[in-house]
Amino acid sequence: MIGRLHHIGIAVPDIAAASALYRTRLGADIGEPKDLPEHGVTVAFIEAGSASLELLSPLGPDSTLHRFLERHPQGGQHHLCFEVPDIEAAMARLKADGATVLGDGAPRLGAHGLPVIFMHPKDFAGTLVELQQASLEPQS
Ligand SMILES: CC[C@@H](C(=O)O)C(=O)SCCNC(=O)CCNC(=O)[C@H](O)C(C)(C)COP(=O)(O)OP(=O)(O)OC[C@H]1O[C@@H](n2cnc3c(N)ncnc32)[C@H](O)[C@@H]1OP(=O)(O)O
Ligand SMILES: [Co+2]
Repeated sequence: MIGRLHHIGIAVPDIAAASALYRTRLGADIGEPKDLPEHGVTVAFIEAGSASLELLSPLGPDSTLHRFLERHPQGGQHHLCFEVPDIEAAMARLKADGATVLGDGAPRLGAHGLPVIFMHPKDFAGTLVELQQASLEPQS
C-alpha cells in the first residue's frame, strides 16, 4: 500500500532560525516558508533526494504544534509522510484494521495540494503517520 517516504515533518519553535541552521550547517536548499492556516502551521521544505524535510512551526493559538513543543521545547521529529496511490482505499484498510484516522476522518488537502490523512501515534507504535495521495486522482 505505502509507496515512497514523501517527507519527514520536523516541528520547530522558530522556522526562520531552524532554516538558517539547516542552510548554514548543512548547505540545505530551503523553500520559502508558507502559512497554512487550515493546518495551523507554517511550513518550509528542504529537498533531500527522493524525500524531503518539512520544517513546521505553529500558526495561530489553536495549532496542535503548541502541545508538541510543550513536550519538546527545542523541537523534534514530528511525523512521517508516506505516499499512497489511493487515499480512500488506504483509509478503508486502516479503519478495518482498527486504526484511528485523525480529524473528522476525511482527507484534507495538504501542503502540496494533495489529499492527506493522519493516523494516531497510538496506532503506529508511537509515530504520527501521515499518508498523502500521490496524485490528485487516485491510482489503482
Ligand atoms: C503542512 C500540512 C501537512 C502536510 O501536507 O504535510 C502537515 O504535515 S500538517 C502537520 C500538523 N498537523 C497534524 O499533526 C495533524 C495530526 N495531529 C493531531 O491530530 C495531533 O497532533 C495528535 C497526534 C492527535 C496529538 O495531539 P495532542 O494535542 O498533542 O494530543 P495529546 O497531547 O493528548 O497527545 C496524545 C498522545 O500522543 C502523543 N503525541 C502527540 N503528538 C505526537 C507526535 N507528533 N508523535 C508521536 N507522539 C505524539 C503524546 O505524547 C501523547 O502520548 P501519551 O502521553 O503517551 O498519551
Ligand atoms: Co506533513
